[in-house]
Parts: sequence; C-alpha cells; structure tokens
Amino acid sequence: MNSLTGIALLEDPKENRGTAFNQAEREEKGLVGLLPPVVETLENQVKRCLYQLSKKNNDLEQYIYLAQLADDNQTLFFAVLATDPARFLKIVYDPTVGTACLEFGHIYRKPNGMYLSMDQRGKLKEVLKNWPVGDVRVICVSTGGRILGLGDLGTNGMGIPIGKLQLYTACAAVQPDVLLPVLLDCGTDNEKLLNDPLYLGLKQKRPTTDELDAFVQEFVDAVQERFPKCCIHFEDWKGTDALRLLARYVTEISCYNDDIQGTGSVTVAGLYNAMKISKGDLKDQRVLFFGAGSAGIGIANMIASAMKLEGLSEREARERISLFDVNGLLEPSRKDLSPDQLPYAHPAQPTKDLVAAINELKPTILIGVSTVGGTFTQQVIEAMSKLNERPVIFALSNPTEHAECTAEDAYKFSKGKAIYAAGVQFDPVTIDGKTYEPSQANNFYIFPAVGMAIVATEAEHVPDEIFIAAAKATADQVTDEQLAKGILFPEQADVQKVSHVTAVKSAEKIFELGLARIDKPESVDTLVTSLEYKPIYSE
Ligand SMILES: NC(=O)c1ccc[n+]([C@@H]2O[C@H](COP(=O)([O-])OP(=O)(O)OC[C@H]3O[C@@H](n4cnc5c(N)ncnc54)[C@H](O)[C@@H]3O)[C@@H](O)[C@H]2O)c1
Ligand SMILES: O=C(O)C[C@H](O)C(=O)O
Ligand SMILES: [Mg+2]
Repeated sequence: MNSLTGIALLEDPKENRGTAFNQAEREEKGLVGLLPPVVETLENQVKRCLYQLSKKNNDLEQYIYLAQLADDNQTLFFAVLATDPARFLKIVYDPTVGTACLEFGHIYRKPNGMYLSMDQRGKLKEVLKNWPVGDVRVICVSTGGRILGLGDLGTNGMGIPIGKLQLYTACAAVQPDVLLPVLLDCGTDNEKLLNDPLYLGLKQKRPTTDELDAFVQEFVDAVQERFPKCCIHFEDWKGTDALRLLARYVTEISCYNDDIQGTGSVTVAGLYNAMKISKGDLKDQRVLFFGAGSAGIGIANMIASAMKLEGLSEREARERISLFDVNGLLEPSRKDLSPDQLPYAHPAQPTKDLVAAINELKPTILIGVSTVGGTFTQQVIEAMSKLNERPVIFALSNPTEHAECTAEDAYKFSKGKAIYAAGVQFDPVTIDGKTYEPSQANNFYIFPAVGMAIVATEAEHVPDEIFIAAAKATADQVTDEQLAKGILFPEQADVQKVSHVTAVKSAEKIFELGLARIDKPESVDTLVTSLEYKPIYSE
C-alpha cells in the first residue's frame, strides 16, 4: 500500500478498500470516522454491488454503475465482474458499450485514460509524461473513426479502449496498472456530435490522411520513448486507416490491430470448429465476405494463412476467398479497390446483388462484416442453404442491431442447417421443438489472451502467426459435447481459464518465433501464472 491517507486514500481507486479497511489500517491511515464502523469482507462488498446492480433498470444504467465502481474501487470492480463473466461481458463491453459510446459525452464522469488531441501536436512526448505510471505495457488506442458498426463517433469512442482494456484484466488477468486507454482525438466528421453542446472532443473535421499519419507517427515515437516496452493495440479506426497503419508499423514496432488480426483469429477459431461439425477441411472451402474493410480483409488474410498451413499456396488460398463491399463484388474491372483488396478481386461477373454472387461463386462460408444490420435476408440464407448441407453463416457486425442476420433468422430460414455465429451473444432459438445455441464470434476470446502473452514475453512484434496460434488454442478448448450442439466457442463463464490457456500458447509461439525480449523460462505457464492479477485485497 502506498503513502496515501484519509480522503485521498478513499478516492484512489487502486488503493481504496472502502469498508474493507480493517481497524489497524483505519488508525494508521487516518481513516477513523471517515467510514461506517463495520469492517467488511470483499465478498460482502460484492454482495452489496450485486444488490445495487439488481436495482438498475437497464443495461446502460448498469454500465454507468460499473464505470463509477471502477473509479471508486478497482479491486471490487474486478471482483464483481469475476462473479459472472458472461453476464458482465455484455455490460462493460459489446453490446452495451456501443450505447455508452453513443451517449459518452452525456454520461461522462471521469477521464479514465489519456486524450491526445491534434492541438497537442509537437508536444506529445511532454504530454505522455503526465501519465503517472512509468511502465505501461499496452496502450489501446482509437481515433473513434469506426466504433463498432456505429460509424465515426470521435471522442465518444473512448468507451472502446476503456472497455477493451478492462477485458484484458477481467478475461486474461493482465495487471490493470500496466494498461492505458488512449483516445487520439483528430476531430470528427459526425455533424450530430459537432453540434452537441455536451460533446467532449475537438470540434473540428477530421484531417487529411497525411496529417493523420504524421500525428500517428508523433504518437508512436512518443510512446516508444516514454514506454519502451509498450505494445500499441489499435482499435476501431476507420478501416482504410487501420489497414494502412498496421502495414506500416507491424514489422517496425510492437503493435497489432485487433479489428484486423484479433478478428481474423477468432473467426479462424470458429471456422476450425465449424469444419469439425461439417466434417470438411478449411482448405476446401469457398468463402464469401459481405464487407471488405479492416475486419473483412483481416479475416480473409488470416483464413488464407490458415489454408496455407493446410498445404495450399498463397495464390490457391486467395482464389478460394471473395469479397463484396458497398459497391458490389470485388472483381478486376472495379477501379476503386485498395491494395489490400486487389489480391481477392478474381475474374467474375460484376454484380451488386449478393444472392447473384452467392449463386455464381457457390460459397460454403458467408461472413458478414459490413456494419449493416439485416442484410442477410431470407433469400440470402436460403441461397446458402440450397447450396450447402451445413452452410456456415457468420454475422459479425456489432452491436446487436448491426448483425447481418439474427440467430433466429439464420436458423429459421436455413431450416436449422446453418452453423451460425454473431459478434454479439444471441439467445438460444427454439424451432419445432428443437433448440439451437448460437455462438458468439467476438475477438474478446483473443485480444486479452494475446495481450497477456505480449506483456509476459515483452514481444518485439505481433505478427499473424501469433494469432493463428491463439485461434487454434481457442478452438481446441471447445468440447465434443459442445460441438455436437453446434457451439463453436468455449463457454463464456470459463473465459478466464480459456484465456489463460490461449495466453500460454500465444506466448509459446512468441518464444518460438524469436520475438520475445526476455529469455524463455522453463515453464511458460508458470511465467503467465506469476503475472496474473487477482481481484483481492493483498495483505
Ligand atoms: N465480431 C467481431 O469480433 C468483430 C471484430 C471487428 C469488427 N467487427 C464488426 O465488423 C464491422 C465492420 O468492421 P470494419 O472494421 O471492417 O469496418 P470498415 O468500415 O473497415 O468496413 C466495412 C465494409 O463494409 C462495406 N459495406 C458498407 N455498407 C455496405 C453495404 N450496404 N453492403 C455491402 N457492404 C457494405 C464497406 O464497403 C466496407 O468494405 C463492424 O460492424 C464491426 O463492429 C466485428
Ligand atoms: O468490440 C467488439 O465487440 C468487436 C470488434 O472489435 C468490433 O469492432 O466490433
Ligand atoms: Mg473493434
């Protein structure tokens, strides 16, 4: 415990124990009279929080309550989350965090991280010194450019870095002190926010690409200098920015993009298990994407890598993957394709009709990452079901209303044939007396665990190989019993155990690739375990 006393101690979320301070601590720390007389256990404090949560009328109210709790008492906050990870994932993270981001300026109470804005240009190295912790190991940074499927939310996007890093701790037990959420405020093109008197960001339009890239370079340099062991986790940037900046930095510094690599990884994990159910090989599948942005390209590249591991050449793997975006099927006559998209533009009849593309390309797997809800219509699902005994249909856009189809529609229109996953958790669906359990393909199975592996190994770079290892580790933790029910991912209630195993496997891969900046210990498992945070009051 540090030297804080009295009210200052009660106001420090890292040190505060509230009613759990014992008599001796109360005497020693000048707390006598500042707390009610009863000395409580952490368990009792958790009970009170659960009671107070039960009085909240909706998920956003619960989100606000938990945010306040995190600001009051960090240990208690993580202890509450640990009582029921599956329940609280939906609150501190997707989908409720989406509602919280839409309302961010309205529900704001405390900063919870750093806001680095373009008006601090030229001064970022100085500004980073204002963060009180010297050994930050992971920064999760967003520009708010593409928050979930909700578009440009500017500074309101800060809810995402905060929530993602809370999951590093809640899922993979990364020490919260080494994590720093950052919002890189480059303005917003969202007129509604610019006209909102409670909006908290810079009231200006977004910069040119060159200006943005120069600012990001300054940010990267400042982070390298202030936190030399820090990995930069990019999250929810505009798709084109995300792809361009990852390509620029992935081999240069310790960084990764969760929407590209984490999403690629969780999707490959789901597909590994879908193959166990449909009794196929990934290398023999034909994949069609609806959406060709950072998630679409990230997943496509990761599937191609996974197919290569099954013996295909790069060209053969890419030939099996096609994408469709807002302007239709990607094919060579298109003049608007980015360098990341070009390898997937195969000769085909130009079309803006998804059903026509399905009928021409005959995909076995359809993946939605378009941000647009309801776009996998009855006709789309029926076309997939006509072509395949077990069509794989992943509707990955977030939050809930943005999923390309609901679980109910997927099972109803495929007559129960679909192997289905969505970015959020849908409830089980019963049709004609049979119950189907939808899966949640969300990168939370991956990024906290990979984050722990990066912290544990001080990884120099974070290439795709690590994410393939994480995908395999995650997939392998699904039991035959679950697979028999069509379940593609491990139980969310077990997310901590699952993330531990995935973290160990990812860390082993980092050592194998020679990317660790520490010597390999005898047991990587012991190394990871030794670093794990526990939400308890230490002696
Ligand atoms: N489940 C997960 O773990 C996960 C992970 C990352 C992203 N996502 C979700 O995926 C979605 C896309 O993310 P992104 O980073 O790729 O965004 P992005 O903006 O980079 O890409 C969106 C793509 O969809 C296309 N598109 C837009 N409207 C369309 C339409 N009407 N028809 C066809 N295509 C259309 C765009 O042309 C673009 O190619 C988001 O909703 C995000 O929440 C989910
Ligand atoms: O945040 C999520 O739920 C997943 C993903 O990173 C997304 O951008 O949708
Ligand atoms: Mg994201």
